[in-house]
Amino acid sequence: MPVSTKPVLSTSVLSSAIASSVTVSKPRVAVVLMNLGTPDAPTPAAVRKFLKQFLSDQRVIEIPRLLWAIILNLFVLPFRPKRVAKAYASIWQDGDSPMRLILQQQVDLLAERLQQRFAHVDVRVLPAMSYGAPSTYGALDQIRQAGIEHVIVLPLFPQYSATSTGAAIDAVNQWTSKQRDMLSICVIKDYYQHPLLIKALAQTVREYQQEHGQPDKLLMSFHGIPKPYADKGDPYPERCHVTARLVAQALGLTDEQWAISFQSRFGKQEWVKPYTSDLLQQWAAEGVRDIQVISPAFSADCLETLEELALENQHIFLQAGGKSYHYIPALNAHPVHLDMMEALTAPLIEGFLNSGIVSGTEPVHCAAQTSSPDL
Ligand SMILES: C=CC1=C(C)c2cc3[nH]c(cc4nc(cc5[nH]c(cc1n2)c(C)c5CCC(=O)O)C(CCC(=O)O)=C4C)c(C)c3C=C
Ligand SMILES: [Fe+2]
Ligand SMILES: [Fe+2]
Repeated sequence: MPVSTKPVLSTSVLSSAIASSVTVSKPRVAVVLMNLGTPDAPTPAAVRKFLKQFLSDQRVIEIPRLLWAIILNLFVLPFRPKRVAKAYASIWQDGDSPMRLILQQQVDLLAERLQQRFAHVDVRVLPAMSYGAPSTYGALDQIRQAGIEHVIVLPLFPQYSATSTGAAIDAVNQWTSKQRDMLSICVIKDYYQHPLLIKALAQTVREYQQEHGQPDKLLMSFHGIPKPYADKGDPYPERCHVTARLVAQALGLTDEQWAISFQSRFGKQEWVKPYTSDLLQQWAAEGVRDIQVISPAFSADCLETLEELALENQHIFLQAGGKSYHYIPALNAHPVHLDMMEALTAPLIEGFLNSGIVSGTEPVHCAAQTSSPDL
């Protein structure tokens, strides 16, 4: 029988070759907390830059591109930023946008919890916005540069909408599309009926009422979307209804003691109803005097809650004859909100570890790789 002349690698040679190309360290995982985005400054120029990026996204505005480019550049961007910058200036805190400040607080607190819980794992938590800063590109670049391969993305929109969560994941996918070597990414689509979301919302209402008493009615006002988006299958409004009903149940409210509505309309088309401003006027006309308002679509207070809901809508209700209107802050960095974020992300980290997908043995080249694509 002819004897093979091919060189045969001994086991010891092979294992030393592998050993030289891998590094054994703590397993590494990153969690990215995402929110929508906000301008860099409360100035017309910064708001214009933000709105241009946000409102150019086809997920947000579905009007045919050429027509929308004309409307956006001729009728929206020359006028809206000036007005909206004033609104941003009225809510700006400590030199920054509340949404960005709160996102960073959420990141720091979640990192503390996860690092304590997974002492044997290198867990990083990073903030990212779908539009503006800190960018999704920047967060994923940092993760790559830290040599982390396994990532959990949590868009902080409790109720999925293509216009919010879908757009956030698009931003992640746009980064991936520029990489030769992708990351292992696990996405949490939404959590509109998660028991800890419902518990957190009910608890913040109870805490508020312990201090301020119980109102005639509790209004749960969600950010709206255009009605045609819902008609074409965006599940967002149905999910808002489920969240609202579960919160009302958790609080033991009767149907007369609460209602749902949708705010933040933009543009001329019909949006999902009832509109918050209409309902407030109707209630005032019916003799409802004392109301409290929460906004369970927002994980962090922002322009839409601090200005539109807490001030603008308060004015509408009081002008229409209402006597008392109180906005209950968003979940922000409340410990019960962090409990929920920990409960959503920790099992996925455990899943990565238990499955052996994350081992602490990563190829050396990952740590050195930059994000610049050579595609
Ligand atoms: C067609 C337009 C819009 C859709 C659809 C939309 C969906 C949507 N938005 C949020 C959350 C936020 N939106 C915020 C601001 C904001 N939203 C729109 C328009 C649409 N949103 C505009 C034009 C703006 C900017 C302000 C303005 O010009 O009026 C914010 C606040 C950002 C901040 O800096 O504080 C949030 C948050 C969700 C969750 C959503 C779909 C469910
Ligand atoms: Fe608004
Ligand atoms: Fe919005």
